[in-house]
Formats: sequence, structure tokens, C-alpha cells
Amino acid sequence: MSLVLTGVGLSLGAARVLDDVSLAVAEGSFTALLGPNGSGKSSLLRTVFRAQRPDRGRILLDGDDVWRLSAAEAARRTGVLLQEQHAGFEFTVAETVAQGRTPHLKPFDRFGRADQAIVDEVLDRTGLRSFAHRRLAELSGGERQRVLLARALAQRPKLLVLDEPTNHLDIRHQLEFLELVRGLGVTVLAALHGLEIAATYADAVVVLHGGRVAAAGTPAGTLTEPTLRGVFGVESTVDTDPVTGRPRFALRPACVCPRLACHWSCARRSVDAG
Ligand SMILES: Nc1ncnc2c1ncn2[C@@H]1O[C@H](COP(=O)(O)OP(=O)(O)OP(=O)(O)O)[C@@H](O)[C@H]1O
Repeated sequence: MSLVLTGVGLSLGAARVLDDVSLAVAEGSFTALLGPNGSGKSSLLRTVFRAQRPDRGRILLDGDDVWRLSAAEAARRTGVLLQEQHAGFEFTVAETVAQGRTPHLKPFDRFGRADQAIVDEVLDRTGLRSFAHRRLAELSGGERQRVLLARALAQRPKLLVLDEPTNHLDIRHQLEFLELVRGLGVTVLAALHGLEIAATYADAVVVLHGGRVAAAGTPAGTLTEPTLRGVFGVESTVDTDPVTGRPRFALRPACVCPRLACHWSCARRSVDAG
């Protein structure tokens, strides 16, 4: 399922949070949304999964305006995983994953064999089968996050919206989580903070700055030294990882004292010295 945003704008109070945002996420691709704190990533995702109506612009899922779909139809198409998501700790893993089928059940429908087959398949695919009867209260934060991903997958969404989904995971589990997501074949739009992670897993990157799109394209085309300086305010050396062929970053704080001694041989200092 493709996702297209055209001219999306959002004001909250006096703040212009999103300003004329246009982007396209190709069917089956993984697009990473990057940007500094407060650049509008979560707000943009909220307009996509119908938690926040934009003031202007359109959001099209396979050509259908998400804000004109019924809430139930939108929920069937879009799975959501947030960084701080409520999970009923008293439920078991299997019960939690089964909740993902709710948007597909009509009033008075019973959870049927087909639903159970989907839950079983998702438990296997996410490696949670042996946890099925444990309560969420008995799991680590990383394991719980995997369960919430499984719940979103049981929905059989065409679009998966992830808001910093790996924040509480250690590095191995971050990588495993993103490997799993990338292997799903589902269209993914994910707000991420890690440049390396985004560069390694994303097919495309959209960089937000002050609620506007500052750069969009391939990881190598967007995550450049000038963009990292202009958007994130950091100096960097970007080269290509010989194993993955993806961009790799050495980051330094931006030099704010060009006339004083600086720890880092940053670009600004060499320009001044020259
Ligand atoms: N309800 C609100 N009222 C006013 N301003 C808001 C509201 N919600 C968010 N904002 C502002 O909108 C801007 C974008 O916030 P948003 O959470 O989308 O950024 P973000 O890029 O996801 O940030 P972070 O990386 O810190 O999670 C911020 O300046 C924030 O203060």
C-alpha cells in the first residue's frame, strides 16, 4: 500500500508544527522519518494514523484520503507502534496479540479459527511462541515491545507506522527488531533517531526540520555532511560502510568557538584558519 502526503499543514496553539509537508512512501518500502527534537516527526505520524487531523493537505493511502475513511477501515489498514504505548500488563502475550484482530471483527462477531491462525503465525514469525502464556508484567521492556509489534502485525496492516519503536531496546534487539520489520514486506513509515540505524534499514529517508521537509531521498543522498550540519547542528564525516554499502557516520559537536582552541578539526575552524 502506498502512502502519499501532499501539502500537509498543522498548527497547535500558536505553533506551526507542520508546514506544507509532501512525501511519498512507495508500496512495500521502509521510509525513515528523521529530524531533531521538536521537528514534527510524531505530529506527522499522528496525522497519518488519524490521531490528529491536519489543518490542510491530503493524506492518501492507496489513493484513499485517510480522513475520509471510516475509523474502522483506517484501523484495518494501518498498524501503529509508539514508543510509550499502553499495554495491559495483566494480559498474556497470546491475548495481547489477539487484540490485533479487533478492527477486523464486526459487532457480535466471535474470534474465529482464521483469526487464531493469524495470531499463531504472528507468534511464530516474531519468535514469541514460547512466551504465549506469559503475562506482559513478566516480560522485559524489549520483549514487551516485540509483543506490541506482534499485536500490530496481527492486524494484518498494509501500512505500519512506528514512532521511535526501538528507544528502549539494547543494540542487538534494535537490530533484530528492524530486521524483522524490514522482512515483513509491509509499507513502513518509522520515526527514528539513530542515523546509522536509519541508513542501514531504510530504503528512503525524509528529514524534517522545523516542520518542513529539509531533505528526502536515499539514505546516501539525504544524510550528507551539509544536511547533518544544517539540520542537526553537528559536524560529521560520512563515508560508506564496506559491508552494507550504506552511509556510516562519525559525528562531532558543531564548533561554536571558531576563534578559540577547538578539540575537533571542524570545517569552520579550518576555514577561519585559512
Ligand atoms: N499539543 C500541542 N500544543 C502545542 N504544541 C505542540 C503540541 N504537541 C506538540 N507540539 C509542538 O510541536 C512540535 C513538534 O513536536 P513533535 O512531537 O511532533 O516533534 P518530534 O520531532 O516528534 O520530537 P521528538 O524527537 O522530541 O520526539 C514541538 O515544538 C512541540 O512542542
